[in-house]
Amino acid sequence: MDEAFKVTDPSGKVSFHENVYRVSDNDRNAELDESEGKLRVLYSCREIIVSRLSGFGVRMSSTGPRFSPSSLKSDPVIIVPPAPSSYSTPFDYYLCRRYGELEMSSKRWMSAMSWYRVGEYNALKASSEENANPGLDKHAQAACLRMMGEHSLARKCWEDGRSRYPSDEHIKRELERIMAYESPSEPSSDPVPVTTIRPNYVYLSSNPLLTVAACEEVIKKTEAHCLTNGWTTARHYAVPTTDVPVSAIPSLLNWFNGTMHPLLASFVKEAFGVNGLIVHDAFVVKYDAREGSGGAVELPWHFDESSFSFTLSLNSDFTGGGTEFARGGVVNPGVGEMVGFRGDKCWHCGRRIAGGVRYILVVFCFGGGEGGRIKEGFEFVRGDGEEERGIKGGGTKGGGEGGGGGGFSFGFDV
Ligand SMILES: O=C(O)CCC(=O)C(=O)O
Ligand SMILES: [Fe+2]
Repeated sequence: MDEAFKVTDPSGKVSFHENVYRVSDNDRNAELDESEGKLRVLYSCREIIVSRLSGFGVRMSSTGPRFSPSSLKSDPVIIVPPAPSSYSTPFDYYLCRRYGELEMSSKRWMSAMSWYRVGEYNALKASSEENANPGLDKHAQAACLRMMGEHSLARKCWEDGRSRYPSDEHIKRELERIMAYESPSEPSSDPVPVTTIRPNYVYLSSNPLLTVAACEEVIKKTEAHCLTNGWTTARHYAVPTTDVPVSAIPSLLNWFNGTMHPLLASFVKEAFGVNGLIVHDAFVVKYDAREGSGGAVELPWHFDESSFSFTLSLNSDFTGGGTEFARGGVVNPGVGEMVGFRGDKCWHCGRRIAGGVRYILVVFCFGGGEGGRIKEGFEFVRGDGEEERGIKGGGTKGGGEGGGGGGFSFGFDV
């Protein structure tokens, strides 16, 4: 059996035979199926989550410090109970955060938000203690809202967090980012033709979106900025790259908002039929295989914190490289060309470069804004108390659409 899936289960409810996992709960027997790097099953009202530990990671750029893969490694089977109905129930905020974290990595946003809410309350009560960080829990609640497509509520939640916890760096940075990338954007007047790599999941621009000169300019501006400010290497939890955010370079940000953003909006309209895009993060990534550079040469397997992700090739002076998809193979576009894919659904990695330097522009986006959210991306059923049903095996279709409006209540005063 694959070492990565080795699991211990003190409850004795999980048994393993080769790659088939069975969970028995009294007279119930459910099978765990593989779904893009995760194994999960719902049984009774609980769930067992087994992560593929060898390549665990969601490239989250918004939700603060997290439990490291190694902490999961020693305790890989965790049953997350339903959150208490009253957020003021006394609880260890650290445990709440852990539950929130696990639920978030399983895309169970409602449940995650409930746990973070309980965590915030309890962290507030214990705020003199080390690790008690109500701002972090607030920040994570906002991130859950955004993942549900509730962009205005998410923003309100962050703004509320800023006034309650003014020194919180995560909240501050998030609001700066929201302000930097103007959104939502209209598609550009020129359509962007795309080629299908994997229907509904992975697409490639049929023509270069940028000229070689424009790509060189992006690299030049980025390198000039990094000469004095350096590259960042820790912006993304669990799966970091050597990168620099577009928002840190004013001239690049202007260009991005004016030129790139509408092109991305056209791309998702053409490929996924979605109107409008909210940019969550944009950054230039550098892989460097030159002798002694000490640079990163690859990026491990992961999901992105996005509905749609883009990688645009800025140069070609390298060997190897490309974006590899668990289903879809390696895509290594020409200079100025771009691959766009469902970042939250496609298990992917940055393939190792064998020589040279590879620059790409990476963008994480959410779709549409309010009213344009992607039903498929949300795994909970509106308002019937049985949220997040229906994620099983390869399909992650939800039973309903995003919350907000129409009688759905979050039960939180964001
Ligand atoms: O190197 C690549 O093509 C993949 C980059 C990527 O997946 C990311 O930055 O999240
Ligand atoms: Fe990625």
